[in-house]
Amino acid sequence: MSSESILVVDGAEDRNRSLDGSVVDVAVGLLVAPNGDLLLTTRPPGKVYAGHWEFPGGKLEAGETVEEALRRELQEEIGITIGPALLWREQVVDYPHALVRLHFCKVFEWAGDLHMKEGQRFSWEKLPVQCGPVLAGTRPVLEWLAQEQKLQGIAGRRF
Ligand SMILES: Nc1nc2c([nH]c(=O)n2[C@@H]2O[C@H](COP(=O)(O)OP(=O)(O)OP(=O)(O)O)[C@@H](O)[C@H]2O)c(=O)[nH]1
Repeated sequence: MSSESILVVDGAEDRNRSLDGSVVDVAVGLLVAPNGDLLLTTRPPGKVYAGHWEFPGGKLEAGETVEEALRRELQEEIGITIGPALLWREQVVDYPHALVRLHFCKVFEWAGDLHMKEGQRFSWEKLPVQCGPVLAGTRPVLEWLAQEQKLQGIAGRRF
């Protein structure tokens, strides 16, 4: 029995999938610019939820670590080579099309210019983000980031 919380999306309440079954691991990159802006991209045409905004990333291939998968995916999809990927939070999401475990990693360093290789759109965003619609599985991480910013603001304030 797992204690992981599962975010159920799009009328999936009665699916009652088990985490012991096939959960698809997904590496997701939170690219943080020096001014704190975050990179969001749209899901490419032809993919499920095409046009929805998300953080760039993709599924792990056999034998890959989260960091390796993220480095490969971001090279393939947006043309950059990332430095260290710092695992930050995880979230399991139960979609009609799949049960996924999202591994959200913060990335502060990368090389190369952004090049959307799959026809995506991209935007550097401050919180709260102005782009939309945002993919359901991406919304919780935006909340966590906002909470973190708020706490950092409080901690940094002088009384
Ligand atoms: N990249 C990414 N995927 C997310 C996010 N949030 C979220 O729920 N997902 C889900 O994670 C899964 C990622 O799969 P994908 O189809 O993008 O992965 P991929 O690039 O390896 O695709 P492929 O099937 O063409 O090989 C999708 O089910 C997507 O809905 C997010 O912020 N970024």
